[in-house]
Amino acid sequence: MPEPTPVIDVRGLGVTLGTAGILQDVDLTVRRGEFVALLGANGSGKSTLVRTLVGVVPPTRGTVRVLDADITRRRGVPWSRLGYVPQRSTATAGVPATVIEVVTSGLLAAGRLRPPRDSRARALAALDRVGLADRAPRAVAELSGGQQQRVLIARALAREPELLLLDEPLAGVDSDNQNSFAQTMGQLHDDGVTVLVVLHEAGPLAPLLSRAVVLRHGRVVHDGAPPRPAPGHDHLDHDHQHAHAEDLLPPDTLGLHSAFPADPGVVR
Ligand SMILES: Nc1ncnc2c1ncn2[C@@H]1O[C@H](COP(=O)(O)OP(=O)(O)OP(=O)(O)O)[C@@H](O)[C@H]1O
Repeated sequence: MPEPTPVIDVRGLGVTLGTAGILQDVDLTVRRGEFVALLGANGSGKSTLVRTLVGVVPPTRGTVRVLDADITRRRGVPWSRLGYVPQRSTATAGVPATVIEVVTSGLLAAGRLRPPRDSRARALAALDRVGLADRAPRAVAELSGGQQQRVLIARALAREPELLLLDEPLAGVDSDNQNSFAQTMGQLHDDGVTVLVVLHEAGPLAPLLSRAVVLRHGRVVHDGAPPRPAPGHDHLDHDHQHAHAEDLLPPDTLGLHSAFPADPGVVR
């Protein structure tokens, strides 16, 4: 049987912003049902890659197909089938809206300001998935950082997306919220949602990861097995279980010890 069309298919992607080359020769294939972590040091190009996938940053070279659509075409990004959670800092700042209003905004389509008829029920169902249905009428600014992050996830989930792109959803989130986030992601994955998530450390998502892609200076330097928990972190008296960023890069990229299993897949 032929392989199904990839959900994300990036070939030879180059992105230049101003005069700076941010991404070079990036290939990325994500297939339906995968749960892929996008890792790398600060400034390695992770956000730029995700922003390219949602049409915010234009490619300079190469091709980018998402859910079989060419995102460089006008209205090419298949928003009705896609959920995107940007980095938290920019997403709800200064917005005098209630929680349910923010989630409902995820149901607005380009060129149409009125949400669909069943939007309230869908927004409440999405809030229920992230455990915040009771906060629906509250001002989003009153919520803690971790809860605001969950509101943004609910906004992406309201569309019932086939593909979820998340940019550092664990950053600045306390461990309780990290664990409930991981639980929600596990359920979504069980429901068949494909996930690409930018992470600094795998944290409670580690057991869900099917693959890790590591960027360094705008290039893919690893595409294969996800990192294992760092030594000592899986001990019972240790209060968390995750891989640290320095453990995520293969030994030949930084000369550091690696948490990758013996067969790390493609190391470039
Ligand atoms: N609009 C822009 N114009 C010029 N350079 C940019 C622009 N946006 C990002 N960059 C640069 O591109 C590089 C990659 O940035 P990007 O945010 O994609 O990295 P990242 O891996 O997501 O980093 P972090 O983990 O810190 O979020 C950085 O050097 C950044 O300064």
